[in-house]
Amino acid sequence: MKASMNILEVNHIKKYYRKSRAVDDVTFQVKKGEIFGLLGENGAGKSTMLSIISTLVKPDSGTILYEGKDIMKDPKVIQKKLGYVPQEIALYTMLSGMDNLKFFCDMYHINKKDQDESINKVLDIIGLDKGVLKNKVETYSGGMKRRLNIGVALLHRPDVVILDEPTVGIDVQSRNQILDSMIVLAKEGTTIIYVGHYMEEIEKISDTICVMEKGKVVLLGEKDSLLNGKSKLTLEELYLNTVSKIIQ
Ligand SMILES: Nc1ncnc2c1ncn2[C@@H]1O[C@H](COP(=O)(O)OP(=O)(O)OP(=O)(O)O)[C@@H](O)[C@H]1O
Repeated sequence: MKASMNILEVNHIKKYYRKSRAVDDVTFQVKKGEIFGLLGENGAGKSTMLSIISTLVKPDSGTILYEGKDIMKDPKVIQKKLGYVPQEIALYTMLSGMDNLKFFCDMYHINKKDQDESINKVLDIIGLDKGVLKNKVETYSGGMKRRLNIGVALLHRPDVVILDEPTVGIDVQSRNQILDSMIVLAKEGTTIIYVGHYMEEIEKISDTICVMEKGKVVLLGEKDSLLNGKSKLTLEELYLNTVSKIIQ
């Protein structure tokens, strides 16, 4: 769904560590119901930026507004609305898939009577068969673990979902399922911030594209206007043009 209202406004965020300027004066806006694709080399500052939006890391300076409210002053304004899918799988592998889903339903304080509905909805989105849910997660393929990891973050029906490289090292079927599920979620009005390494993924699903390099935003705009200019570049060509100029 393309909408025009900004749900998130990131203004001049800086986060410096002793040896690096992880995030160096970053400003961008995310519109409600869009897929915001964030790209960048290793160490560009993407995960740090996501951790700041998720209120897990405090920036040195700058502000972030969620629906117009300052998340640093009141982290709860975004915490309740957010589903965060970290790079690492965060599941209890000795438990079954279903027990993981129920455990996280309890964590999110979802009423017992509503849990089945939440779980069924999530299984539809991530395309996991109910049959496999009785098996321990340790028996799952990498792609199944990833899908369940995403499902867990969707149980409380968040308005914003942040995914940090959710398709690294998984099979093509799971990868396509994840990408398609993000498109479906966005059509339903969920805002998606999707960090990826694979250009073709970002090109396929994003409405807006943001490229970070060495802590800074080096490219930002609506995908259609970025790629359909005079030269009709692919995202890979545009990315390489942009990043090679900065590295030189
Ligand atoms: N807790 C920390 N302490 C010190 N330096 C950090 C910390 N977290 C990140 N950094 C540094 O900040 C920079 C940005 O790291 P970040 O993980 O945000 O990049 P990234 O774009 O997510 O990379 P990747 O794609 O490899 O995950 C790197 O130089 C990293 O070493």
